[in-house]
This record gives sequence, structure tokens and C-alpha cells, in this order.
Amino acid sequence: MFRTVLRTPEVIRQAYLQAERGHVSTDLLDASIGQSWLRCLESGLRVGSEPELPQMASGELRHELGRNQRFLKLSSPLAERLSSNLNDCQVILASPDATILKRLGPHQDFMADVTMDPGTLMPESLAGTNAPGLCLIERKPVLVNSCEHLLYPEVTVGCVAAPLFDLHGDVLGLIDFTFAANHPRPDQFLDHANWFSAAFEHQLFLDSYRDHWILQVQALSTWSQQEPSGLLAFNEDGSLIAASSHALKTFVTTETGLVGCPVESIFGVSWGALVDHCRKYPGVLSLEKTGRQMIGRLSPPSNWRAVTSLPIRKPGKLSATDALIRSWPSELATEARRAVRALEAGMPVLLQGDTGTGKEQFAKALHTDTESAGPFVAINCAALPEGVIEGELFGYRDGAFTGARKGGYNGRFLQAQGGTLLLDEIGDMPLDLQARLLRVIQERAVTPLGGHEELPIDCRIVAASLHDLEELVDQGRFREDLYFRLAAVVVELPALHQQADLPQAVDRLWHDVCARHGSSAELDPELLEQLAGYHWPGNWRELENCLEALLVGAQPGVEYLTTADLPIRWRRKFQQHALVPARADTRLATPEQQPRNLKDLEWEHMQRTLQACNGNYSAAAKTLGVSRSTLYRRLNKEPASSPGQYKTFC
Ligand SMILES: Nc1ncnc2c1ncn2[C@@H]1O[C@H](COP(=O)(O)OP(=O)(O)OP(=O)(O)O)[C@@H](O)[C@H]1O
Repeated sequence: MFRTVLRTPEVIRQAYLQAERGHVSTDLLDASIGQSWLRCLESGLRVGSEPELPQMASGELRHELGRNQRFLKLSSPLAERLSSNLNDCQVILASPDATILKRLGPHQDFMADVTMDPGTLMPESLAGTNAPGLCLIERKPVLVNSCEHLLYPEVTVGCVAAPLFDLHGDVLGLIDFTFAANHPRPDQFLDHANWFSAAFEHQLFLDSYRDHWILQVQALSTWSQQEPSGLLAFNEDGSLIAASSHALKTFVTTETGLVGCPVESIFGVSWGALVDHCRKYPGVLSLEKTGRQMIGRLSPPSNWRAVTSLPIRKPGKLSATDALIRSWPSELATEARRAVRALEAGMPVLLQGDTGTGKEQFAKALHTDTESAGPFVAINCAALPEGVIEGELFGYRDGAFTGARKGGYNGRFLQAQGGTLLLDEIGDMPLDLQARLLRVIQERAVTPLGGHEELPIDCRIVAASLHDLEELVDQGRFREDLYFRLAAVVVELPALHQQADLPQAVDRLWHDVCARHGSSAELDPELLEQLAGYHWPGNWRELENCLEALLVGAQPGVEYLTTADLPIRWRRKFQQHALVPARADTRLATPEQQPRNLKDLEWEHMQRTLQACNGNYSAAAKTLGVSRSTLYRRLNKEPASSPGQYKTFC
């Protein structure tokens, strides 16, 4: 469509000679640039006639910025995002009369001789042929490179500019990309300009119809081909009042018409059913049109308040989370119940606990109890190399990087649409990725790598970590803003030895293990007592391994297992553990008996405060001036002077 190679000085000289005679051949210049040259020459603008671009005084510029406030409000965040991904150009926003309003992007050497600061006036009638001025006349994206700038043939930059329209087709402003004239792929800025125009229209539509119901629809099969999502605005009664240009092309046919057409005639779903869905499960819905699967998101008017009717559970049946927390200390169990409600209301939940305490299991139970329409998807942020997590989480387009899967990849956020995403070991996520994650969670939209379009996401988010995230924040290893975002509700998973009724918990797990292996064997009470007396540093996972080893290693057909059936490795562990004085006694020994260091003293002080508060963590934390979760975690770690003690016996 455009010639993107630089023209030679000879071609430009010939074109200029032709233009002076009132005609420019399209063999020499693109038609729109040739026409621009002719207009300039006709109005007396010639090479070298206007060495300086006209500039506004600062008072005038302030006035101009005020006049274009809405345009800047809608375009600036998008331009900033785009510019932060591009390091080879300057991004410029300008008014409908081509006055530069904003310039973004890192300093570029090629801009040294170019004056394109805010307040510079670039209409064609003053500045000659240039991309911002020309795109307004052409009403479409244009590329003007180097010596095609009629008045400034020596300039060493190229520009791509595109007009941005309001919903009635009037120009609201423009975007310009200025790059080095010898850039190898100037056409890529046309792609950026097209993306920006679509994204701007999207923002404008959302802003213009924020007091109405807005349905955002995306065809499922096409997301990797970068098809934009369509927007439809509806009245209170479900009749269509407006559609974005893409929605108009895709969803609204001549039979359905536009204004006043009911939603049912477009998607075959009643308005009542859609609103009801939005009320119960704010977020994604599945739609179908002429056999194509789509996902949609219905957003209520900005002043709408949903009366959420949470599902009522049948009495008598334990929920999945209740089944897991029945032997938890009561304070922690209360917090765990809060997590179900928080997740149902769309808030993230943070799970903290040592290895094997059941964080993933608990996340799955939360997913079950919140009765999501979509799947449970987990990603372990510590298990993937740094360069891979980003693509895994956010997805990527076809050809986004070397080695990318053909056809692109959805990413875990999109896989979890309508369901729950577990971000496991989140404390190990690289810092720069944490910033991106925060943006995705806040904006509830994800942009796959190599893509530009934001795709709406609608999944519940559970994060888990065995590190104390508050401590990581203190050490500068975890972003505080992300921590606050994720930690609205924090569930501390108790260690196995802290379960209120450990023998019962062991017995329950034993029956689960037996059921998996088709066995009905029972445990001898003495064996059960030994199992419940051990401190299980690997928590449920370690206990599960031990029970599996016990069952699988027993004589076939044996229905009653005693301590003699224990594998020798476990028998030794239990014996050694039994020789150690009780844990609490050792830890709270008198000063004369124990080596002293600051950490020990801190631990003892916390322990004594907790005892003084009758085991109430909140009260103890308040007295000590630390958060409840910090107190909990510090108390449940080894005191500094005795790390080897437990290691020896594990
Ligand atoms: N409450 C429970 N009752 C019985 N088994 C459990 C319980 N919680 C966890 N388990 C079992 O313990 C094992 C470890 O659980 P899970 O992977 O959820 O722990 P985790 O805290 O996520 O561990 P890590 O931090 O090491 O990934 C699993 O096999 C799980 O089935």
C-alpha cells in the first residue's frame, strides 16, 4: 500500500520538477504525497521557504491542552503503554489541527535536528508536507519519510501518523510515530497506528457509554489472529443503542438493524438471563452466533449495584474447604472461611504456609466452593525459567518470539476464564513481571506477548507462597503494591502438627490412601499414636508418603497394620524423635539452659506474649506491634539457635 523504501535524491529531484509543472507521477511519489506537494507549491510553500516550524507561546499551549483534555485523557494511557514497548521511535499526540500536545518515548539521537515539542504547529498549510498534517487531510494513516517532507528535504526522520475519530466520525486528534529515516521496517509503525486507532475507539466507546450496559464480545477462535473485540451498548431494557465499528461489522446485520434492536435478536439470549448472569457471576459469559463460539463480558452502568445472591449450601454437607479446615486452630479456620466469601466477591486471596501444608489443595477447594463456571488452572512461578513465565501467564501471538508455538498460545489467565487461577510460589516471581501482573490484575485485561489488543480476563485469583511475602516486601524482593493487591485476605495454613486432632487427621488420610489403593486395612492404635506423635516437617505431603509406603510395603492381605509393619526408615525417625524433649519445653527453656541470641529472645518473647493472650494471635500481634501473619510465621519457624536440632531427626 505504501512505498516504504527511501527515495533516491534523483527521484525526489525529478518529482519536484514535475510538481513545479503541476503534476507528480505516482511512479515517483505516493499519490497522497504528490497531491500534498502540489497544494504546498500552489500556496507558495517551497523548499527552504519556512526553515522553522511555527511554535505556540506557553499560555496558548495551556489553553490548547485544556481544549483537548478529553482526547488526552483517553489517548495518553494507551500511548504511554505503546511507547514503553517501543524503543526506536517517539510517539506524539496532536490536536485535530495538528498542534503537538504530548511527546513520549526515550530520547532519540535522530530527533536532535527536529523540533517536534508540545506547541509545535504542523498543519500542512504552515509546515508543508508532513505526516500529522497530511493524515488529517487524507483522514487515514500516512507515511512521510525523510526527503518527502517538502520544506525539509534534509530531515533524517520518517513519520507515520493516523487520525483518531470520535463516534460520529469527527477527528478528535492524531497519533504520530517519528523514527530514524533509515529504519528497516517503517511499515511496522502503520501496524502500531492501526492498533492504536482500534484501541482508542474502544476506550472512547467505553467512556461514552459508561452510563449504559456494555457487552464486550470476542470470537474465541480468532483471538490469536488479533481480531479486536466488539462493543455493544444497551439500554436498561436490553435494546441496542450503539455498536463499535468492529461490532457493527461482526454482530449487527442488516436484518437485526441497529438502534432499538433487542439483544435476543443478536445473540439469541434473553436480556433477563444476561443480567441475571452478570449479577451472580460478574464477568465472562459464553455466547454463540451463527455457530461461532464467543466470550462476552457484560458490564453494568457505572452507577449500577448488583444485588448478589450467593448460592445457598445444602445443610449437613461439608463444603470442600470446611472438610479441609475441620482440624485447624479456630482463628485460622475463621480466616479460611472469609477467603471463600472474598473470592466469591472477586477479591484475590493469598495462601501462606510451609511446604506440604496443602496450599494447592486448599486453592482447589476454594475453587469448588465458589462454584465457578470455568476451570481451575495453576501455574508454579518458581518452576519456570524467567523468560518463560511471561508467555505462560499472559500468552503470546503467532511468531511473537523464536520458538513460539505456531498459532500462538492462550496463556494461563485466558485458560482460567470463568474459573480460578492459582499463582503458586508467587514470591519467586521476578520483580519486573510482578509489575506486569499487577497491571493485569488491576485492569482485568491481558495483552499477549507480540500482540497489542487487551483481552478481558475474568478469573478468580489465588496466590500462594511458602515465603512470608511481608518479609520479601521488607527485603525489596516483592512489590509492596502487588502484595497489598493480593493480600486482601490472607490464609495461613497451619503445619500438620498444629492440627487440633492429629490422630483423627492421620486416620482420615489413611482411609483416603487405602481407598486409592482399594484396601480396607486398619491402623493399630499404637501405630496411630506414633504417627500422630511425630512432628512432620514435610506436613501432609510427608505424612501421605509415609502412609503410602506403609500400605504398599505391607504383606499382601494383611488387614491390621502395627508398628512392626513400618518401613525401617520411618521406625528410626519416630524413635529418634521420641528421644527429643518436647518441642515447647526445649524452646521455652530458662535462660541458663539455652544458648542465647537475639532471634531466640525474640521468639521466646513472642511465645510468652501469645501465652499471656491465651493463644489469641490477633491480640498478641497487637501487643507486639507486628502483623498477625508475621507473628504466626515467626512463631512457627525454628528459633535461630536450634536449626540443626530438627534437621537431625528428619
Ligand atoms: N488437608 C489435607 N488432607 C489430606 N491431604 C492433604 C491435605 N492437604 C494437602 N494434602 C496432601 O499433601 C500433598 C501436598 O499438598 P499441596 O501440594 O496442596 O501442598 P502445598 O502447600 O501446595 O505444597 P508446596 O508448597 O510444597 O507446593 C498433596 O498430595 C495433598 O493431597
